[in-house]
Amino acid sequence: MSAPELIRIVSRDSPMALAQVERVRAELSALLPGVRTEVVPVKTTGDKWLGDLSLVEGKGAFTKEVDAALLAGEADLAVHCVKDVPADRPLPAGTAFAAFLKRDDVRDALIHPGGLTLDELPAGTRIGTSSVRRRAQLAASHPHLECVPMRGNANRRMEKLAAGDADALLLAVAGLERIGRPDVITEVLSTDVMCPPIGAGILALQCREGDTELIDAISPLGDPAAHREATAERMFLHVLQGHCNSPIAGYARAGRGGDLSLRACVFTPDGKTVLNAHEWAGRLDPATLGTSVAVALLRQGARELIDGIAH
Ligand SMILES: NCc1[nH]cc(CCC(=O)O)c1CC(=O)O
Repeated sequence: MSAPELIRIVSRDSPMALAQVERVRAELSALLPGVRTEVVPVKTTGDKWLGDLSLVEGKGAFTKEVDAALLAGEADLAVHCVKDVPADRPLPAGTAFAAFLKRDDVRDALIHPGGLTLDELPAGTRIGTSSVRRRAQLAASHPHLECVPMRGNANRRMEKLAAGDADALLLAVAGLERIGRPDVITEVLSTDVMCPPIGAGILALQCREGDTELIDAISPLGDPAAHREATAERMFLHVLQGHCNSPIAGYARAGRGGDLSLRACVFTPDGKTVLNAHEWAGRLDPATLGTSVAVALLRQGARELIDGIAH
């Protein structure tokens, strides 16, 4: 098999996204010594628009321009956070996932300049987050805290925190590690306290479907466990058909003995209703596990709950 000589990598241009690209470049040069890589940074709608994401079509806001560059032949490989790749629809026609990299930390972290933990925060503390998933879970577990809208990349959010726009932040541990700022974390929240989003901590490499030489060359970078987990989680979300204002969380994990489990939740925005299911795959393949957990939540009324939220 002839290895490609040059791989042009397209990604968002945020500090986190560019750090992700550096990880991919390092893994590529270890796998394919002598290969050259080039970075093609693009700005996405999600980076440019700092208002409500549902007003700019929401889903796909962080991936659309990256996929367009891949399809236009301006790059050969796209690096995406699986979390940002819409799961309710197929991947853009003509593209395919070539690998899911080994999963990073899936948990969210609290950043409180005073060093308090989530349980210690006084009533009225303003948590900067626009995530409907984080807001609903905080409303359920810590109703005395207040969420204030905050978007922008992680570095920008920390600037806003320093400027007093919020008293504390919730951000993904994986993202903070990627931008080299795990030092700001005051508490890592367990997945029981804050159930992660679909695809948390997994990077996906996406190629043009017909580029089989490149796909074959880079597929050894894929991690089998991350692939199974991402497949179960994304099928769960596909069957559930949420929208960008629906608080949905879900986390698949290969447990003892390798059996895959998927725990998933759907919330009302006020956190007063929480639907919850947790199943093990047993003999099921990952996609069927995802389907089964989605159906379990639909039986509990997830469709009515999701459709009842304005979007
Ligand atoms: N929406 C931005 C985004 N996309 C992926 C991550 C975290 C890293 C990951 O899960 O891969 C983040 C930042 C955050 O939520 O704090």
